[in-house]
Parts: sequence; structure tokens; C-alpha cells
Amino acid sequence: MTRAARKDDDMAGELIPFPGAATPATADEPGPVAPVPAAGPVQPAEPVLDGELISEAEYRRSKARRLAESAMSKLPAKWQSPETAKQAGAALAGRAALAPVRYPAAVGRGLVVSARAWWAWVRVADFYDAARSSDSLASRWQEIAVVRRRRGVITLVATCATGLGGLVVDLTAGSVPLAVAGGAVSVALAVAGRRKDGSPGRQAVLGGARSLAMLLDGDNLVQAFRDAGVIGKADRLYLVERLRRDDTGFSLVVDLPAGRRASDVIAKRETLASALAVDEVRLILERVRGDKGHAGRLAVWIGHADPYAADPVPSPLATAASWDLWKPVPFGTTARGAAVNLPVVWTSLLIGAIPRQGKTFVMRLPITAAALDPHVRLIIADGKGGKDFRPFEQVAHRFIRGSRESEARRLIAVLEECAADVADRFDRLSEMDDTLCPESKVTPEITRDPAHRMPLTVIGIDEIQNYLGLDMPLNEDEPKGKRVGQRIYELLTFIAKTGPAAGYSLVLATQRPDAKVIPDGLRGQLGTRFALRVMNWQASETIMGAGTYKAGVDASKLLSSHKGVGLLLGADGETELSAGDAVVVRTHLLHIAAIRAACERGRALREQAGTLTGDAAGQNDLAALDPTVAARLADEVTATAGPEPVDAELVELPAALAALADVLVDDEHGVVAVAELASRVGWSAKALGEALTRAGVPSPTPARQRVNGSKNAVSVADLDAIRVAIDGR
Ligand SMILES: Nc1ncnc2c1ncn2[C@@H]1O[C@H](COP(=O)(O)OP(=O)(O)OP(=O)(O)O)[C@@H](O)[C@H]1O
Repeated sequence: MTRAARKDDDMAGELIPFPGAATPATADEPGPVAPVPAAGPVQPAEPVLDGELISEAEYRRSKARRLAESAMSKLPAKWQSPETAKQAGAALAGRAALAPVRYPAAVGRGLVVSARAWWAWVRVADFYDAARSSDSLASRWQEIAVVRRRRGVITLVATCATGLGGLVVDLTAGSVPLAVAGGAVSVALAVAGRRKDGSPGRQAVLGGARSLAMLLDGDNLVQAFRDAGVIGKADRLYLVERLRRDDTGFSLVVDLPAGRRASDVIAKRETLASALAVDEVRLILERVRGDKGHAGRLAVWIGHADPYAADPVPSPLATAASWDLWKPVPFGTTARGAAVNLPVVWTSLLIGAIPRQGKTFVMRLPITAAALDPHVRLIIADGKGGKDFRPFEQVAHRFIRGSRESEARRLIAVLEECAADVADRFDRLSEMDDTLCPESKVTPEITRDPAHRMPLTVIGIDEIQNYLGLDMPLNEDEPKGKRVGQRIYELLTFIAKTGPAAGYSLVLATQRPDAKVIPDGLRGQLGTRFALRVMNWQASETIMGAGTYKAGVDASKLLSSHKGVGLLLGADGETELSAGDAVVVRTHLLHIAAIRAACERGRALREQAGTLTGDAAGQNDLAALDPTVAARLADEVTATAGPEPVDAELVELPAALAALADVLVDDEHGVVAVAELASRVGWSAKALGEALTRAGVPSPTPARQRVNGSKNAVSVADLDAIRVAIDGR
């Protein structure tokens, strides 16, 4: 006989939608097929059950197994997994072997403890100490002495009665009851004398390894939340969706007690992981937002194993015949296997990581998708200069390999060409009719029609720090003028800020993601951030944005063995990626051979569409910029990037001295109160005093003197010394 049964109640059910996780691919996923009626109006299908046909014996076996698992889950966590149970068993056996020595010692300690307690009772120690500390011992002494005498008599009577009773029992019933009573007393003494955890001399407990409960239940979870301090000791959790277990892990949705915030729990993920006894990579916490959630609702997933240690998933781009870059690019999967796609249009991407974590591999994913779209213009600058990007030479409109001076100067020329194009596109977009261009932004139709000359343009630069750090003068005639790196920074900032609406996207990668290497002005314009493992939380914040560490986003916590795994955050609100919660993504793997093949396909597509241009088509010469465009651009680009970063100290120094130079009168000499000088220039006395010290103006001795008949000594400055400093500059 056979029986149809649900495969596993706990496993069945729909996936919990977690807003915050990036775009799950659902459209292409195969699902159960409902029977189609032969003809007539469309009928609603019966609910489809996911199940399998099993025999009676199999059913009984699975039921027995579930009962056994449920019983096991009630045991302390250390008895639930074979490894920890083995350790706990060994520790128990060790303790049993030492019992003959330890038991008498515990009884001895118990005797001492009991004797001390008895002596304190007879002495009425608590009352005596209280009277002494309140200086009322003399007046209470009589009272205390009476109680002491009474307790002494009680002790004597009780001892005699016990001895007599023992003798009677021994004579009437033999020694067995006495032995039993003695045994019970010794157990009580041993309990009183046992060594407690934390008392001096107590050692770490062998076999006490904590581990995740085999079958998590509500009780384990509430305890873990309490132990982690994310809810109060008397608080409860409310299960919104019951705990489910599948092949990958446990999942559930909980409501925190009123007033507790889910984001606070997410920020304490590591502490909660410790309370649950799992590595934090196995614990995923996400807020449930929108209509189905609220600020105290949390989706929890605890993996059976490290979800990022599995074999990497090959990128679908390896086999894609072509790609439409207006569609988000397949990027990777979450820990739970949901697909994550990376939008490229309307945004720019910053990738940061320490070396050898997969930065170049990750960067090549959106660029390969761009190569597969014949209507995309690709500009590549490989600051490392290896072979990683060479396959793109076949399709790239501009391709620069290396970061020596000549290559950096060519990059500047290419970026100037792009900046001029961005400005020109906006001029032309503003002229287009509303049907074709409804929002002063490019549309798929505009970018795909060669007549409009506005293809989507992706500028990919690897090891961007190698270009931005170049310190040679831009103009050789002005050795102290603008630097090459500064010019590249200005142009990139301009393109990142104004380019997305005109169809330009930047994909920048660096292995030194600090504020000095990528100034805030540029970083702030890169709306999508992906951080693979970095050195510390500061580097993580540099990529992901200020405040992300406090919110629990820290790429330094990723393991170095997790190549290609990183945190993805949409920071500009332009894409479907959540700006609030970073999602951990295991990126797809795409090897160089597959990229080369994809680029060959991309080249063929471009040849067919007539869109193979620039370097790839052998047209290496850059068109000289029209002088009017160049002049207009010079102003716009510099204004967008803001003033050159300058050392604050250098600005303040001349400002203090320059202000003083205007107010000092020629025949003034000697010392003057700093406060008086400060009031002349409208500064605070403190700020001026500090500025003078930084300017190297020596203070008079003593530094505080009475001047102009002042009652107290005040801070003074030497006018002659200030004049010397001004003249020196
Ligand atoms: N998605 C992935 N899954 C698994 N392994 C990956 C993935 N991406 C990259 N790797 C592995 O990580 C290694 C380092 O990759 P990659 O060269 O991209 O690092 P990088 O950060 O660019 O290093 P460098 O800064 O030295 O250029 C590669 O050898 C590759 O095998």
C-alpha cells in the first residue's frame, strides 16, 4: 500500500519575501504546471501540493525519525551533535573516574561551609554586625547575648537529640538507616561544598563546547536573543512565520518586543551568532519592510553550513548569445540562493577589496555584459596593465593598458572626449520632442538608434588609484600647477555626477579604498558599491558609505577564503538595490576564456549592427576638442569637482597673518593681549592664539602678563614677532 504525504511540512511553503535582498529571478524559474482545460473559459486550478509518493514503511520510518529528532532537540545542545556529545561523554567519564577523590573533598568543603554558617547563626552575626556598624552595639549587647545563649542551648539540645536518636535507631533497626541518613547528609554536604563556575580554582569545563541546537525551537531562539542582549531577560519573541527547516538551514520571521528595533539586532549580528553558537557567516538577518513588515520585524536565516564555501556558480554570461544592458546584469546569489542582479544604467559602481579577493573578476561581470550588447560603447583603462582586460580590446571603443604617464595622458584625452560628449548629449536631449525623450534622460530607444549618437557608454577603470595618484604636472610649463591625477579625478567626478542621465556609467575598482586615494567628491557620485573583503571597518565604510559600519555592514568581517563574496549596496536610490540594507553576494565566476569568447560574440554583433568604433575598429586617433567646447568644459568640470583639496592648515595660517597685517599699526611694538588683537580681526582669542602658534610665531616670556593695567595676567602676543613672521612670508 502506498500513501501520499507532504514531503516535509516544515520545508513546504513559499519563500519569505525579504525586501532588501536584491532582485530575485523568478520569471524564468520552472514551477509546477497546472492542468490546462481542453476548452472553454479559464478555470482556477486546484492548489498544487509539492509531494512525493512514499510507501507505508517509508512513511513510518520518516515519522520515527522526526520523533527521534524532536526528542533529541530537547536535550542540552552539547548532546545534540555527535562531535560535542563525544566530548561531553568523555568529560563525564573523566569526572566519574575522579569521583572517589573529588567526593570526599567536596564533603570536607561542605563541612567547613556548614560549620561557618552554624557559627554565624550562633553568634547572631548579622544582627551583631548591623548593631556595630550603626554604633549601637552597647545598647543592643544584652539582646544579642540572650539570643546567643538561646541558640547555644538549641545547638546542644539538637546535638544530644540527634545522638540519642541515632543510638536508639542503631539499637532497634540496625546500622542501615544510619548509613542511609549519613549518605544523604554527605550528599547535602558535597552539594554545599561543590565548586561553582567562576569560583577561584575552577577550570574551564572540558566537553562544554556550545553548538547550535540540532532542531531549533522558539525556546532556543528566545534564549539566544536574551543572551545576546537584543531583548530583555523577561521579553518574548513573536513568531510571525513559523520556523522552517530545509536542506540549507532554518528560517523564520519574528517580531521583536514593542520598542525594540530590528536594525539594532542586525547591528549586533555577531553577538547573536555567538549566543546561537554559529559563525556569523551562517546567520543572516534582514529587516522585513514595507506593508508586510515594520521596524521591529526581522527575517532570520541560520545555515546548516557556511553558505559561501560552496563551489562558485558559473556566470550565465558565459553562454549568453547577447545581452541587453538595460536589463540588470546577472551578478551572483545570496546565501540562500536567490539571484542577485546588478543594474548598470543610471548608476555607477565602485568595487573595493584587498588584493586577491576577486575584484577584477567581479568588475569584468558588468563589463562582459556591456561587451555582449552591440549598442554599448565600452571604454576600458586597466591601471594594472596585465592581461585581465585584454579580451575587451576586440570591442572597446577606447582601450588603455597600464598607468604610465603616456597612458594616463591618453586617459585624460579620452575622458575629455567623454565629458564633451556628456555636455553635448544634454544639449541634444533638451531639443528632443517629449515623446522620444520624456525626462531629459536617455531611453532604450534613443541609445539603440545610431542616428542619435547616444549609445550607453560604460567606462571601466581597474586599479583607479594608479591614475588618481599620479603627481606629475598636467601642463609641463606649470610645474607647480594642476597634477595629472587631479585632472583625472575632476573628469571622472564630472562624468559620474552628470553622465548617468546621458547614458554614461562608471565601473571603478581599487585595492586601496581610502579617502586619500578616492576623494569623497568622486566616491559620493558612485551610487552602487560593492565591497569584497577589506582590511578593517574603516576601509569598509570608505566603500560602502559613512554610518554603514554602525548599521552592521562591515566587509572586513568577510573571510579571506570567500573569494568573490562581497557586500552590495545601492546608495543612490536610482536602482532596485536597497539603499538601506547591504546584501551579501556570492558573485558568479567568469573565467577569462569565457570572457574572450563573449567578446568575440560581441564583436560579431557590433560588426553586424555597424557599431564597432574607435580602437576596436582601428580608429585610434582622438578627435581634437573644439576650443569653445574645451573652454566651456574646463569651467564645468572644475566647478563640478569642487576646489582642489587643500591642507586646512595652510589656508588658516596665511589667513591669520594676513588679517593681522591689515590691522597692525607701524609704530606699535612690544606685547599686546591676544584677546585685544583677536577683537581687531574678529577672531576668537583661542583661535588666533592657536593660529599664531601654528604659524611659528614665538610666544613672549612669560606667555601671560598684565597689560594695559589689567587686574590679572592674560595671554599676550609679541607684535614684533608677528611682523617678522609676516615679512618672512
Ligand atoms: N566569484 C568567484 N568565485 C570564486 N572564486 C573567485 C571568484 N572571483 C574570483 N575568484 C578567485 O579569486 C582570485 C583572485 O581574483 P582577482 O584576480 O579578481 O583578484 P583581485 O582582487 O583583482 O586581485 P588583485 O588586486 O591582485 O588584482 C582568482 O584567482 C579567482 O580564482
